[in-house]
This record gives sequence, C-alpha cells and structure tokens, in this order.
Amino acid sequence: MNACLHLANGKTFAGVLEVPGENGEIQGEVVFYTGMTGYQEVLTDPSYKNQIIVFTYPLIGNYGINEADFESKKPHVQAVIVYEASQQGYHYEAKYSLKEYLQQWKIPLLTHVDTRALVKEIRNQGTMMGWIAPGESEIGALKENRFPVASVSTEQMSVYGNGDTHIVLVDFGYKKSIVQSLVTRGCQVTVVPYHTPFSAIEALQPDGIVLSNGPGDPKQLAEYLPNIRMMIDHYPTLAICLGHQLVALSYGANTEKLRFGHRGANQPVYDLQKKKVFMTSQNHSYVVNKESLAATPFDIRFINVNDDSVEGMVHRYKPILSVQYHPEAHPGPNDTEHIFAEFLQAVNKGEKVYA
Ligand SMILES: NC(=O)CC[C@H](N)C(=O)O
Repeated sequence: MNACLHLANGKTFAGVLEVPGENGEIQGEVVFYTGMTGYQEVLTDPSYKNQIIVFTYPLIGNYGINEADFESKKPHVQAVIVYEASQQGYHYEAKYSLKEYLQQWKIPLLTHVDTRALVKEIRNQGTMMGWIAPGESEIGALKENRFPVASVSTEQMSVYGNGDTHIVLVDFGYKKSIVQSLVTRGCQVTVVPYHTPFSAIEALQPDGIVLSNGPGDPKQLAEYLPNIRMMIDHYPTLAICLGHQLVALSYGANTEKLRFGHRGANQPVYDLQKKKVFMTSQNHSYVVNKESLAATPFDIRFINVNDDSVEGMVHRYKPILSVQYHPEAHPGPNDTEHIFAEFLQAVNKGEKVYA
C-alpha cells in the first residue's frame, strides 16, 4: 500500500507501507540513525520509545534478526523508515527477516522513501514530529508521550550474574548489553525500577550504582532528582546517556535539546584525560549544557569532536563518572569499553563516600 510520512512542518515523503502496524494513527518523533548495521539493537533499545526511526543506510535487514542481539524483550520504536528492506536475512543465525519481525510486533515499516532528502530536511529544520498515513489524509493533534520512562522501566527487581561485586542498576529503560558488560566483568547486577527510593537501594548494600540510558527528556524526571543525587553521592557511580544527563541535572546543571541528535556508530569523542579520540556508539537528542557545569564540582572529560558538545564528565572528589555515549557499544565500536573497567576499579577500591 502506498503511504506518506508527513512531517510537522508540512513536508511529505512518499513510500510503500510494507508492514501496516496496528489500526490507528502512526505518529512519533522522527529521528535518524547513521550506522550501516545494528538495526536489531536499535529497534529493541528502549531509548527509542515513541520515535519513528529513519535508517540512512539504503539497504537494511540483509543479515536478518537473530535471537542473541536483542537489547530488550521487544521493539520500542514507533515505526521504521528505510529506502529498501531486505526480504530475507542472509545469515546463518537469522531466525526471521526484518519484515517478519516487524510484522510479528505490528511495527509499521515504510520503505522506498527518499531517506536522503528526508534526513536533509531534519538536519535543516531540526527533529520534529511526524505521522504515517495513506495519501494526503489529515491527522488530529500530535500527541507526545510526556513520560516514556514509566512505560519501559521494569516493575520488579531482578538479579543477573553471581559475581562478587554488587552493582545496582537503576532502570530508566536499560539495554541488556549494559548488564552483560558488568556481568562478564565479575558483577552481580540488581536491576531496580527508576523510582526506587534511596532507602531501598541502601538496603541492597551495593558496591556501586549504574544509572541507565532511557527515552525522553531528562527534565521529565525532575521530581526524582533529589533521590538520584542521594544515590550518586553515596556510592561509586557510572551513568550512561540519560543517566549522565540526570547526574548533571541533580547537581543543578542544565540540559538542552540538540537540533537533530547523535544516532550512529561512529561519533568521534575526545577524551581530555587520555588525550585521544575514540569512536563511539550514540543515541541521544539531549546534551548537558557546558556553561552550566561551571557551578558544579564536575570536570568535563569527553567532548564531541563534531559539534563540541559535552560527552562525559567526572566529579572532582567523588567516584562519579558519566558518559553521554554508549560504552556497551551494542551496536557500535567497542573502543570505549574500558569505561566499565575504570568504574569497577573505583568500586573495588571500596570507597563509600558520604556527602
Ligand atoms: N540513549 C539515551 O539514554 C537517550 C537519552 C535521552 N532520551 C536523549 O535522547 O538524549
């Protein structure tokens, strides 16, 4: 069936709706991902909740979908836009084709869109809402989900691994590979809901805290900032992506939205400590405002080489390290996996710093 993506600024892009999705309106924030591979991880990363994802690489799906590379139990994207979707998965591990997988979960797939023109439009005008509909059809008011973290965070506590180091991972929409990165380095990981009070975290007697990635604007979590501040002030902390933004907000710094975000597998980041550039995997729209960090006890450690935005910071006196990029690197280059080793070194020093 022919269908169109309509952007909120009135521009329309024609395509073929190969997977229709469930009945009703297909709408979401339209963002683009520049990696050539890694679509399975992208589809199942909870940080993409409510977003319509445009893949810039023109052929997506050629190695299919396997059972190993899911980042969570189901896809979270609102819809998928590609130029061409491979009809088969040409890989010995492939269990389904991309199309079969999207059909199974009723995630709309719009193909044969001029993705190059669409991405140029988003780069020029900034990220915007859009909807997919047959022809010229009108749509009512665009609904933005005000608090997507609540719909992706776990409701119950769960434990992974049986290592000696006990890490509590606060789940704002975590990726499975963050847990795996910790478990393979000798940790037992307890995943807890995002709203878990500090007293319950203390009762678990963690050696360290990880604040996870997650969807939406970090300011949507304003009421939880005092609780988050308690956690990170009391335990060695590693904060990733949304977690990093929450660390900054909890210390009174500010966040802002980038024009079109960083989503891909080759974002260059300069490490001011190691004086080296690393290629990183990224997926975010918001960043920590650089100037607002001046009044906090944080030093900027990582800077994005392309646009000079803040990519990570360290507390001057406490073992708190935060990164805007994804050191677990699923998908993406694992150049920065040493971040987990650095964090665990801080944890294993046995430091328990009280404010
Ligand atoms: N991957 C993430 O944690 C994304 C963080 C946040 N939702 C943003 O878009 O900036």
